[in-house]
Amino acid sequence: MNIKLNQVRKQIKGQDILKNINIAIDEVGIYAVLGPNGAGKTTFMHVMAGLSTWDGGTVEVNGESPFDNASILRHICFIQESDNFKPTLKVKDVLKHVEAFYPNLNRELLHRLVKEYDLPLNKRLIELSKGMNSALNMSIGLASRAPLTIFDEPYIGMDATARKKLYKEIIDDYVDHPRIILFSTHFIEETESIFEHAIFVNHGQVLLQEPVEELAERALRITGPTDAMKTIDRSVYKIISEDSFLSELNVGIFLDKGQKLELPMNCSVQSLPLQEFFIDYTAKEQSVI
Ligand SMILES: Nc1ncnc2c1ncn2[C@@H]1O[C@H](COP(=O)(O)OP(=O)(O)OP(=O)(O)O)[C@@H](O)[C@H]1O
Repeated sequence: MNIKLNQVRKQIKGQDILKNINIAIDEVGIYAVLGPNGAGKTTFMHVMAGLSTWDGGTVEVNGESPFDNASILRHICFIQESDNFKPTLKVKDVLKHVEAFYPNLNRELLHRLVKEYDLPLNKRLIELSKGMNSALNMSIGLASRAPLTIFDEPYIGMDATARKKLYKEIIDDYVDHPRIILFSTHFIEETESIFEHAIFVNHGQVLLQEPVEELAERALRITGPTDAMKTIDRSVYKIISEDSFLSELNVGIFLDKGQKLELPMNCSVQSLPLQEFFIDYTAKEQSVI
């Protein structure tokens, strides 16, 4: 599966919500879609999944527009926080529906997850707790094995144990059945280990799309005595954060591709965790826009 959005714009009620989105995804992987509240993540992923129109630019999934395109839509599973299915349906009816709809769906996996999450087949969705609804949605998303699977903050109400199980299930299933999985989350710290790629969205634009491994090499925290740290040439590096503690200075740096760091004497360097990098980078970009 490959996805290409070129100069995509979308207005809602006269407001520019997506502004020239450019992105190409043609590699299988688990992608984190990160952005502050209201950044445009859901809108961007709706457009990509053919669930919403756009006002300018092109959206292509396997070379075709996904909007209203039945043959493409069977290969895209979009799981959102709520309202995925009619609330009056029983769990067993939802299962039957998705089994018939998604050609790659693995029935055995679906029913195992439903059993392990203790979901009652004869209850209507409206009678399930928030966490149970989320567990059902996640089970469907995972078992769909759709070549493009999108989870948009899907774990509302799921407790820590259920979420931990979910992350493990995603990894285990992905290893044997690689596909493109987009996962939008505000729980970056606890999900960080499942991501291979990061996409940052803010103000209706894609700010960054990088493999997480590469970010670990380029997004760095340098720590050392203030005097030594002052020798860092600020015209050479992109500084994204700075704070001091006692006689030490911490500086967050985002190296350009291929750029080498000259580490001052007596200073140490480590990779910035994804969450910290996201917060610092987004704040920095915000101050520039
Ligand atoms: N139906 C709508 N009517 C008016 N404004 C809308 C509508 N849908 C989205 N928006 C606006 O579009 C912007 C982007 O919303 P979107 O839901 O895509 O953001 P998000 O990044 O998913 O946010 P969050 O992390 O809070 O879920 C917001 O400013 C939102 O108010």
